[in-house]
Amino acid sequence: MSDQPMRVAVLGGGSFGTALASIAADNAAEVRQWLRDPGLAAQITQEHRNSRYLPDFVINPAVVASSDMAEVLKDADLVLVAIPSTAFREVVRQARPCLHDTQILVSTTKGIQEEGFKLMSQILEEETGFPHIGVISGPNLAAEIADKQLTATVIASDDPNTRTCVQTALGCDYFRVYASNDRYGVELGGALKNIYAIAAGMAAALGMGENTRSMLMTRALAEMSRFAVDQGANPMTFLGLAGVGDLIVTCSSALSRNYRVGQALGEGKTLDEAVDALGQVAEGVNTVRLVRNKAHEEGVYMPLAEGLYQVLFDGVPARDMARLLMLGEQSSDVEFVLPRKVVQQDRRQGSKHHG
Ligand SMILES: NC(=O)c1ccc[n+]([C@@H]2O[C@H](COP(=O)([O-])OP(=O)(O)OC[C@H]3O[C@@H](n4cnc5c(N)ncnc54)[C@H](O)[C@@H]3O)[C@@H](O)[C@H]2O)c1
Ligand SMILES: O=P(O)(O)OC[C@H](O)CO
Repeated sequence: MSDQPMRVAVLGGGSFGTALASIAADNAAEVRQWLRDPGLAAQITQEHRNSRYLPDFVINPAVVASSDMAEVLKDADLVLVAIPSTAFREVVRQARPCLHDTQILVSTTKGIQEEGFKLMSQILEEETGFPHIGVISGPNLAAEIADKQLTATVIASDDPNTRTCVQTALGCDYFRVYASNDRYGVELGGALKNIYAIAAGMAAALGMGENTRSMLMTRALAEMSRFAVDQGANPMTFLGLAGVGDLIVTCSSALSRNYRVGQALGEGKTLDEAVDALGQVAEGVNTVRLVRNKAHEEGVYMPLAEGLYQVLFDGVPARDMARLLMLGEQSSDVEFVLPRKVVQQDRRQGSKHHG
């Protein structure tokens, strides 16, 4: 290994991009951050603050931010892309002329592109064709990371260099980086959990209790796993930080933007009002639409995603939907133990005997 500090470039000036830039700088990397707004870039470099996205935290003073993408990407060993899914491809295309195939490219974004139902690392791959591609995902509320609360994440890549590089760049005494080679599963888990975070925020605002949240999270995991199997992913990955770990944090905390959108809806705001009041991107709003449509197309049973879709886009009151879901067909607890089909058969046979 060379004695040179690692050079890390972060694309995106939101709260997670900024928190990751600061961790890498805490770890003695040379860090540059790209954002569109030159004023905010100057504030990060000179005042070590990001007043728009992380107003209450001091950023490591070594982070240099700029709106000049070529400057930021020059000689970077590792490039972290922290841009919302709707703008992700556009930004990667903009970056492409400044990138080269020895660099390690990692997405931090938990969303899905509508065309082709693509995850962000697939976009990195398509746009660059480079070999070192990965994904960071896990229970990672940016404000808690910026506060140096003990946190863990997952770097997922089938490329060992990518996994090691990210563990070296970001692993420190308050941020632990676990490795996975299931890039697709880790990335899918991060995108799917946002759906259920909206539902959990909504349930909390409607005064529902901890039993309800617990039921919601557990059934969410069952539903996510069912979808993963349909997509050819390994549902075991959802037992890790990027599945159940992220589901727990995002369904439990008002620091999550998806949870806050749900809360606003539960308080009676319309979807447009809830999204406007947030003023940031809640990926789950888009994801619920895409996943529900995909589930329809493929015949995957996802009652929670379907119910949330109807509340968000068809104007069904959330409380009515909750009641409907409770009265739905009784099902199996863990489908990998007792298949749902068997429960349905048992019921049919039972009703013959009793009727
Ligand atoms: N915030 C968190 O707690 C958190 C934690 C883990 C993962 N993530 C994921 O990481 C991703 C980035 O999150 P974030 O919180 O850093 O930022 P964000 O989603 O709030 O926005 C990221 C940045 O992208 C910029 N941006 C938006 N559209 C753009 C465009 N067309 N061109 C250029 N820049 C554009 C915004 O101005 C902002 O600086 C999210 O998609 C999220 O799923 C977020
Ligand atoms: O603020 P959210 O809802 O995008 O969630 C943030 C992270 O994904 C939590 O791990």
